[in-house]
Amino acid sequence: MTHTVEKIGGTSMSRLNELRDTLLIGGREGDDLYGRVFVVSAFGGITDLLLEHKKSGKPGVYGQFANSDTGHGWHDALTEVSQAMIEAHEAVLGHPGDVEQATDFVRNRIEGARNCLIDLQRLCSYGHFQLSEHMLQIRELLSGLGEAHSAYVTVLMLQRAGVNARNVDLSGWRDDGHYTLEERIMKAMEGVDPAAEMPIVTGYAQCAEGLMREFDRGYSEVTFSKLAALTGAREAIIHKEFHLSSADPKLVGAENVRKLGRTNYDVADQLSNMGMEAIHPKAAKTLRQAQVPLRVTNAFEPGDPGTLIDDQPAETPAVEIVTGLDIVALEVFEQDMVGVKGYDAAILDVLTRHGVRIVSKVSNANTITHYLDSSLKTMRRVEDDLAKLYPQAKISSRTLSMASVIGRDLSTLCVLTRGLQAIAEAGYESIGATQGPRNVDVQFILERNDLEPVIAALHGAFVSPQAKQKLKTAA
Ligand SMILES: Nc1ncnc2c1ncn2[C@@H]1O[C@H](COP(=O)(O)OP(=O)(O)O)[C@@H](O)[C@H]1O
Ligand SMILES: N[C@@H](CC(=O)OP(=O)(O)O)C(=O)O
Repeated sequence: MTHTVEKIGGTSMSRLNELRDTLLIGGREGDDLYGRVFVVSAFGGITDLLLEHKKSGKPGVYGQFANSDTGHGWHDALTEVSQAMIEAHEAVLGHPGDVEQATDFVRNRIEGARNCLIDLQRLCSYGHFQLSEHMLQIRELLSGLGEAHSAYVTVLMLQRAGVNARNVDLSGWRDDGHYTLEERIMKAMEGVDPAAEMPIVTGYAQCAEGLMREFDRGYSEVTFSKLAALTGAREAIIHKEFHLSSADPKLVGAENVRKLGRTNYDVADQLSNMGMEAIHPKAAKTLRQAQVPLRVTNAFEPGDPGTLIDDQPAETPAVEIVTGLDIVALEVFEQDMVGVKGYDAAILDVLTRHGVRIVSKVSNANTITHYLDSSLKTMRRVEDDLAKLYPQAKISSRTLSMASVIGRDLSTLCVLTRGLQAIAEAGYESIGATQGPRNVDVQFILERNDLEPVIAALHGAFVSPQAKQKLKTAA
């Protein structure tokens, strides 16, 4: 029997000491401890501080460094990460000797990165060297710090508990190699015996193609899926803070959600489009092609089989998940658009140039509206570019939210009609709604403040009628 490859996300990593007593060791002894390769993300919030906040876009070290010509804001930001990393390992490591080693490790890496950035800034004060040409490498360098730290801490903790854990650092720190992702993984795994040792692999992997450039945030899952595919894992498992549930348990209450026993890659793609990464879409593709079965489990309930994800259709139509995200609606209205081609392509071109992620879109005779995952600041730049292209057009951006009801097969369920009714009954209004003929998702456009109660209302209507009843009686 071969090994499994298992990824632990950042939210769960912040509770590493609990993971030791559930997932990592639990009741296991001897050989039972092994046969599992773990891929770890940075502790919760660390990558946000290193790069930028995943949801709000608030700049971290990278953002500050990118924006500062001469400013020193990034220095403070780097010091802040260092403190956050130390707090993260102090919270999970029990032994003072381990804490000391981990703190030394953080200081070493952070100061190493700081010196590298200072040198680069100095070099780029000469006209021949452009900082802008190095921003991607800086992003790579910074992201790797988070996972190098969490893997190091995990190994310290496990070795202290008597496990034969081995640090597999793919972050390429001070290494001269120029490897592809595949070479980097295979080289690091050479001589590692998962049957006798527990490899703890960094979710960040330095590689020629650039993990950040190719996949950006959520990249640990890409390393995880490649590792599982390349080493012929028996199963790939993603451990999360909760079971993959019918709605965010933090939002509608853990007692009201239903665990998904099984779903497919189509649903996983819809979830990642909504910013809720059940699995990174590129990672899903790798596993699907390598025919490695994927499971999503609750890291703190290791006995539970969790959710199996494959490419099978549903046996019966059902709503599986209600989720949502904040969006910006970019509206381009121009009377002259009627019957003219090319507007859409030009808008897409501008959005691509500014790196804006499109969630969804609608159009009619003279208006194209894109629903975007972006900040208003970026939208101003997009609007300026569009105004130059189409001086007659009325271009506007508006902050809104989108709730989405998702399932492998929503046919016959009248999700659009019933959803609109549920929203109205709860006292809210949907500004727009879309249901496609493929029937895997229905999207409701809402005012920003209405998203959370509307998710609760939709979840009540489609998944947990008892909870809805309770809400009503309470009201
Ligand atoms: N449908 C859902 N099922 C489970 N968790 C969800 C769902 N929607 C949102 N979440 C939230 O996602 C958060 C992060 O989950 P997790 O995948 O563990 O994070 P990470 O990306 O750090 O691995 C959880 O704390 C939970 O509140
Ligand atoms: N820490 C990285 C990589 C990652 O995959 O994280 P998580 O597993 O916590 O989503 C990020 O935030 O992008």
